Amino acid sequence: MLPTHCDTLISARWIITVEHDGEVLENHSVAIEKGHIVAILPTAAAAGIAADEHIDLGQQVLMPGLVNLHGHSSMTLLRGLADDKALMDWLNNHIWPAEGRHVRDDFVFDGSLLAMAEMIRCGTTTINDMYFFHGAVARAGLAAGMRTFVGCSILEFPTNYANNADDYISKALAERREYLGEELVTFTLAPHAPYTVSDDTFRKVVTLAEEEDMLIHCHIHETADEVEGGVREHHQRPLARLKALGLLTPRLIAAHMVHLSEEEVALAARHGLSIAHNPSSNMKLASGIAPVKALLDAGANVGLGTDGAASNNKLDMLAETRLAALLAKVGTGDPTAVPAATAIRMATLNGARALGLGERTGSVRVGKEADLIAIDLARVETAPAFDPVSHVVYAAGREQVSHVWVKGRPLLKAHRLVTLDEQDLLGRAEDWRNRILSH
Ligand SMILES: CSC[C@H]1O[C@@H](n2cnc3c(O)ncnc32)[C@H](O)[C@@H]1O
Ligand SMILES: [Zn+2]
Repeated sequence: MLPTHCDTLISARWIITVEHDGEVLENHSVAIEKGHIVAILPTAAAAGIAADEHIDLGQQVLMPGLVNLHGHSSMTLLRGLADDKALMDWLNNHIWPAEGRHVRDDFVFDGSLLAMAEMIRCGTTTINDMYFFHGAVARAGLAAGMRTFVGCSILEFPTNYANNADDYISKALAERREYLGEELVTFTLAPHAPYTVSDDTFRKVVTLAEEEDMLIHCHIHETADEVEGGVREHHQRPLARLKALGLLTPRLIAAHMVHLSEEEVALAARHGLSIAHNPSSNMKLASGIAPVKALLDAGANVGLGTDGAASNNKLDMLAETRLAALLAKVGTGDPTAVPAATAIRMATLNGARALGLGERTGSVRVGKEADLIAIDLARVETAPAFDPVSHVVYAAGREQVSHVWVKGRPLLKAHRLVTLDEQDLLGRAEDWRNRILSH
């Protein structure tokens, strides 16, 4: 039955629902009540619903919010400090020393706020983060109003945050306790990578994830060097080692997964893990081209991520969606690989599924929470619009994202940030520039 009243009614020329294999509804409206989608109906029939607020989007697309399945938000403050390097040179000689000089709670809070402003402006509603000083990431997520998955990094070596693996874990659990009641904040366990985490620690992570019902987020098979180094040190490829340690389950979000054999593609699908594909970061660090088409064909769940702003250097999920479609074609020599509708599904529903949100968000469906975005196609860059799915992936830019809602709450309205103050953020960024340069 149709509701007679709702909090917000949104009417749009097109709705990309990400349901029913690429469904696009024309001239439809979505009714939202208490953060949930309560009706989707032709706009001509929506006049019977009294709404506290009616937003007529005109020639715009309404679609699910984008899910950034792999990021290090506060690395915005290190953007542009070390470009054009391979991963281990970048980490060992540039990023880890810079993190050692600067990463504290206030760095992570300010950097995360800056990242969230950028992400909201490109239509991102959920971030799956992985960094240090988790309370700061959680506070930034709450201030921004984004769904925030706070990945608690675990490494064997000391950083400004913790001294050893046990210390990372106990600090993370203590910080997590403070946010257990927050609906939009979820803590995950984030062992950094097979080359920085021991067998013993991986075993502890698996046990803890089951006991506490937590997701695991880890960089895996990012470079050929990582795989070769793993074979030298452990006499098996990292993925085989992680399998033996019990990590390959649907709890695992494996970031990158660039260098995979056919057997490893099948293994990933069989064990139900999710993959966070980061096309820009993989290209910029020359890590390689992930076998995304093979993973999808095998039935694996593949979402998209930006990685950090120091290796991308944009937090632009629309750009990642376009690049995922293009790179799959280059990698396979097959122009039908990752068509536009698949790329949108990866950026939305697949990311939501990876995070255990597949029944709550990730598509426009009655009963789901209203994590939605609007993209304005009435621009010279995207006119005429024959197929909104094509335009969103191949032609639209992030500046065309006009509105963003998380659970029905507006975070971006007519291109303006609602929850965050742009001038304040620019001031914080300038302060950090001065501090970083003075070292
Ligand atoms: C444990 S998460 C934080 C840790 O990871 C570093 N990092 C950022 N991007 C990457 C990447 O692509 N591969 C491996 N490690 C990365 C970041 O600088 C932090 O130290
Ligand atoms: Zn990363």
